[in-house]
Amino acid sequence: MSSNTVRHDYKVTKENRQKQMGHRSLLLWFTGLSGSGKSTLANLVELELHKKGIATYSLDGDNIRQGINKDLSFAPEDRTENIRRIAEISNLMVDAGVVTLAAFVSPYIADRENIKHIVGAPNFIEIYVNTSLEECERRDVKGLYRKARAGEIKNMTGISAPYEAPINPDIEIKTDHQDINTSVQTILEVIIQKLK
Ligand SMILES: Nc1ncnc2c1ncn2[C@@H]1O[C@H](COP(=O)(O)OS(=O)(=O)O)[C@@H](OP(=O)(O)O)[C@H]1O
Ligand SMILES: Nc1ncnc2c1ncn2[C@@H]1O[C@H](COP(=O)(O)OP(=O)(O)O)[C@@H](O)[C@H]1O
Repeated sequence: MSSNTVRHDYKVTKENRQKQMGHRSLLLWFTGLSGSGKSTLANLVELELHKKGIATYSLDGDNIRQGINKDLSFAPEDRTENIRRIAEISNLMVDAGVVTLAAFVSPYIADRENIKHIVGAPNFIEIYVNTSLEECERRDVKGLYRKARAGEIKNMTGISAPYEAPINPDIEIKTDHQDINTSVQTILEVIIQKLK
């Protein structure tokens, strides 16, 4: 479809922008079940990075699904397209020199591999927010699990749709056993090193 387009080379490069910002840019990708703590952790990590003068931007699941991806459902092929578009947006943000945080269920290994392919492996940090289904259901932040158990929601990840856990994530956070602040510090320690 795009075979007749030609990429232009711009004089201001990603490297120029990173130098001006004073840090490199990365994509921090939070994956996990609904209610696992992705948004909570991404939010707090972004706040700490922002306080350190780092340019950040968070791609929020609800905004994306109510905006650019409002045509997509939770069927497997639509989730794949959801993640592909978010990866392309993330790639632009990273190219702009911004540390980008994205918190999406992103349940399929192949889709997360595709993000890595789109943004480039060195720019992609996979953060697995590993919270048991039992704990997510206990939290039931949005009441979705109750609805899924009652059969009112189809394709609910963990109940009636799969979640393929990362095999070798860059960071794994087990929120069943670790408090929020400790998790934020664990993530920051890894990220700050990589931003230098
Ligand atoms: N069927 C089903 N399965 C999973 N999640 C559901 C579903 N229906 C609605 N929701 C709500 O949508 C949020 C997940 O959207 P994502 O774009 O992150 O999903 S995906 O990556 O395309 O799988 C997810 O947000 P979080 O709770 O923040 O993860 C839910 O609130
Ligand atoms: N250790 C923890 N880490 C992250 N969130 C936790 C933890 N313990 C309890 N929570 C709570 O779990 C909920 C997670 O919700 P949210 O961040 O919206 O998850 P997600 O974005 O994965 O759907 C929040 O209400 C948060 O306060």
